[in-house]
Amino acid sequence: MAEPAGEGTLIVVPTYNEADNVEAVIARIVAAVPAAHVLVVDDASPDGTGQIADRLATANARIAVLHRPEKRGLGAAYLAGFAHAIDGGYSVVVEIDADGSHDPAELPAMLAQIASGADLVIGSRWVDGGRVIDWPAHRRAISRVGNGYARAALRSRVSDLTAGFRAYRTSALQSLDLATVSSQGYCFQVELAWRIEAKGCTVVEHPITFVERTQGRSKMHLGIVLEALFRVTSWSVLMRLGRQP
Ligand SMILES: Nc1nc2c(ncn2[C@@H]2O[C@H](COP(=O)(O)OP(=O)(O)O[C@H]3O[C@H](CO)[C@@H](O)[C@H](O)[C@@H]3O)[C@@H](O)[C@H]2O)c(=O)[nH]1
Repeated sequence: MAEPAGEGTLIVVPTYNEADNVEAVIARIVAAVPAAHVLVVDDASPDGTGQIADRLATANARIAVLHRPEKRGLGAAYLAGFAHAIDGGYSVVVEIDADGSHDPAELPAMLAQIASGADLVIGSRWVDGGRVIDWPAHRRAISRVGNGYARAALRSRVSDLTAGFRAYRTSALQSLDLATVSSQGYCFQVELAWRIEAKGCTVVEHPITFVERTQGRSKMHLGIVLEALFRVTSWSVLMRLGRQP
């Protein structure tokens, strides 16, 4: 008999000020992949997100919360979640935003691709069949231009390197030296996808519809864009000097 969807999977949900979103998103995740475990990584959100997550965890043993003392960026939150997955012996780790932009109903199909041999499945906006709904023109432009630049600079085959909806085979994460992953913001997504691809792992893009959040605010700011520009350019130069990550 086939395993229920999500068995052996840890779904990491980073949160910062997502009080209006976190409960609904977790309910959708649990409905889509009831056998998976969920880890909320909250950076002491001032709006009480962490306390809402604690209440959800009390009601469902498959939900846990990691409280961090302060806001330290998306990359650090995910690294903490990955460490938890590795320590806990999970075979698959999922990344998903807490703001409702990513539809958890895509997860069974993404996990099936891992079961079929993929090491990383990226929920992609910028492949055939992918879409973005309700994003302002400047966000669309930043994502298109940023992804185009990163793809060319890093000689990647991935169209949506910044995508934040993914499933990783845990062994693919372990093949990287995670202690050397240094990106803080959305550049973290670029770094992980590029380094896993460079290892020769199988990376697959699964088309998704990304829907702009209706509650709360994006944490995107100029520093996140500049960090990505600086790091991607540096990696590109190092690569051309023959120094792979
Ligand atoms: N714990 C923690 N969580 C954070 C932090 N910063 C952001 N988050 C959480 O990370 C998720 C994504 O952050 P948003 O700020 O909502 O991202 P976005 O603007 O919608 O960005 C989208 O586009 C990016 C660029 O393409 C993507 O990288 C990102 O995943 C997402 O798809 C949300 O769940 C948010 O609460 C942080 O410092 N700490």
